[in-house]
Amino acid sequence: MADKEISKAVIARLPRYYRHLGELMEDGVERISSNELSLRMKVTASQIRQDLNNFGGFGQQGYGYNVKYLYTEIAKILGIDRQHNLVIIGAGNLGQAIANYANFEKRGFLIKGMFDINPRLIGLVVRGIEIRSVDDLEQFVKDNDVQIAALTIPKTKAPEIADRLVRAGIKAIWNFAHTDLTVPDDVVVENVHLSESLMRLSYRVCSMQDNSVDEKQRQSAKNS
Ligand SMILES: NC(=O)c1ccc[n+]([C@@H]2O[C@H](COP(=O)([O-])OP(=O)(O)OC[C@H]3O[C@@H](n4cnc5c(N)ncnc54)[C@H](O)[C@@H]3O)[C@@H](O)[C@H]2O)c1
Repeated sequence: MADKEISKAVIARLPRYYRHLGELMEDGVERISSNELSLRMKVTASQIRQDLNNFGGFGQQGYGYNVKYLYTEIAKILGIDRQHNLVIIGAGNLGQAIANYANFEKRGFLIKGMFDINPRLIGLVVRGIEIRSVDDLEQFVKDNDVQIAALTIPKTKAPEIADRLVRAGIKAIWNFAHTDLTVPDDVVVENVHLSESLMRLSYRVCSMQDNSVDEKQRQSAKNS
């Protein structure tokens, strides 16, 4: 990987490149130009070239991009060419939904265990993953070389659990609890908030509706 700092915006776009390249590979496409990729992804060709130049380009003049090579290189950049061991804290609706999604494993994220405080859940098995008592969390993290923890617990409980995870040596928190966590610099947090995404959608749908009402009013004023 390049030594220089890669912008968050570029990193945020890489999974989408990866998905499209994966689909191209499934369709048997071996190479693609930045223009073709641009049409497919509805991103400008210059944006694609700029993004991929961050990592040395991977493209060849007059040839375009080798799909498999680019796919493999992006996987390396994203670190999904290796296995990440993961635990889920909070085995309620959301925790179990994540555990039931088998595709994370295809990306190298192996769910090793789930943890909860509810005695009625402890001992149950979800898609082969046992729900354990949160009392066993630290030992399990150490014994199973766990780097990532998904937090699917109420927000009031999240800071305390995050502290425990950090002390146990976790390096990344996938935070679904609706709270901002404070962690040391060597620990990364990725917040996932579906409701924030829904609010952005609400804004877009409302502004579209407002625009169309404005347009109708303009038309009727013109016609009257
Ligand atoms: N970020 C998002 O997009 C999103 C979407 C849905 C829900 N959520 C949030 O995720 C959390 C879980 O939602 P849910 O619908 O699965 O709730 P849920 O009540 O079904 O599950 C929460 C689970 O956490 C367990 N728990 C509570 N305290 C704990 C602790 N200290 N240690 C271990 N386990 C503990 C509970 O026993 C329960 O099983 C909530 O905070 C909710 O607001 C976030």
